Amino acid sequence: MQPLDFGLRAEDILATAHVVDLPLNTRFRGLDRREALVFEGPRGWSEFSPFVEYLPAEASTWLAAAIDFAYAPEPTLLRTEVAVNATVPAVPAAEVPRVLARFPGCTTAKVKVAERGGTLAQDVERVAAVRAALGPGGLIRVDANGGWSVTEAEIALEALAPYGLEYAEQPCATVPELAELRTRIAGLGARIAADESVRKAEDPLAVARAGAADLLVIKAQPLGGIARARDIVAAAGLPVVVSSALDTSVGLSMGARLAASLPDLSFACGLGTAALLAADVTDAPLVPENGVIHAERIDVNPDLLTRFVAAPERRDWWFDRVRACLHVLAEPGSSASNMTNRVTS
Ligand SMILES: O=C(O)CCC(=O)c1ccccc1C(=O)O
Ligand SMILES: [Mg+2]
Repeated sequence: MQPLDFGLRAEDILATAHVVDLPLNTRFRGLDRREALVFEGPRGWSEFSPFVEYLPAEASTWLAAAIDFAYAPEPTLLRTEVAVNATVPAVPAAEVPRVLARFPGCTTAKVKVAERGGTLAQDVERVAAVRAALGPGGLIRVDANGGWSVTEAEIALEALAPYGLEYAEQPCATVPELAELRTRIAGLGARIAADESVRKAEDPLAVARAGAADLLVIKAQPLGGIARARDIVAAAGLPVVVSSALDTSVGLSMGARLAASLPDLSFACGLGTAALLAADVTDAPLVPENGVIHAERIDVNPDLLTRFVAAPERRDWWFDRVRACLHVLAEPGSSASNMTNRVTS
């Protein structure tokens, strides 16, 4: 295995890089705009878009993923399209039909709950509105982003049980809490999925090993790219939901191609979020049609890069961030550097 020449790679990345600032059509995760850096490598367009508050130690894994997607060969794809869920931000119940209308054909919806400043009653109303819109045949999953204590989660999942939940994503923040909740609600039949406990953990497999989740949420960018995410899926021995992080269509295409490469894909993917963007970097965004997105690479339209270009100081900030993350990847022994070395292997 040859180590990467990170100095050269920084020039390569920044030579084709564009930083965009895209408006959302629905407030999500406290954001109404999304910044992302896209660049072009020999394999096509790639994206580096950790949230702005992430420090280089965490963001460097996202850069490893972006480099992998720009430079490394891809696995064999087993399908050309993947089913996706509608993503319902923590909106008032009355807004649910408007949000769901952006996800044509999606019969699974993921509903954000436990958001700071919200109440359980609002969460229940939102989930009830989603059930009313989807009908009895739809599947509803909720995502608490670790916002509940074990007892709060127990109370909330009991209150939501009448609406029929496919699973609850990261109901509590830590692996021991998830394990405790899982034993407490065994009678309820609600499954638990781990998201932050996979993508923000030092060891993404610890939650599976602890028996603290029924399934794993797998995100290509935070896990270091398609190849490493595939390794984690194979080692975990649990069903997975491939998801994303409010990426542009370029980042979503990384997730879609990961999903399309997995032998077992029985859950709808959380890859429909281009529908929450009011602008994208391509004329053919990966928005859901008939409940699916296509697992294709994205052709970026240069006019859109110009129209939605970030302010010069934000561009400089992202370019410095790339350099800082490359430094982390270049540190010998950094786990991220081990994963990026496979780019040249
Ligand atoms: O899974 C989805 O439907 C969309 C992705 C999503 O919810 C998300 C997007 C950005 C940041 C965090 C999350 C999350 O799953 O917690
Ligand atoms: Mg989540």
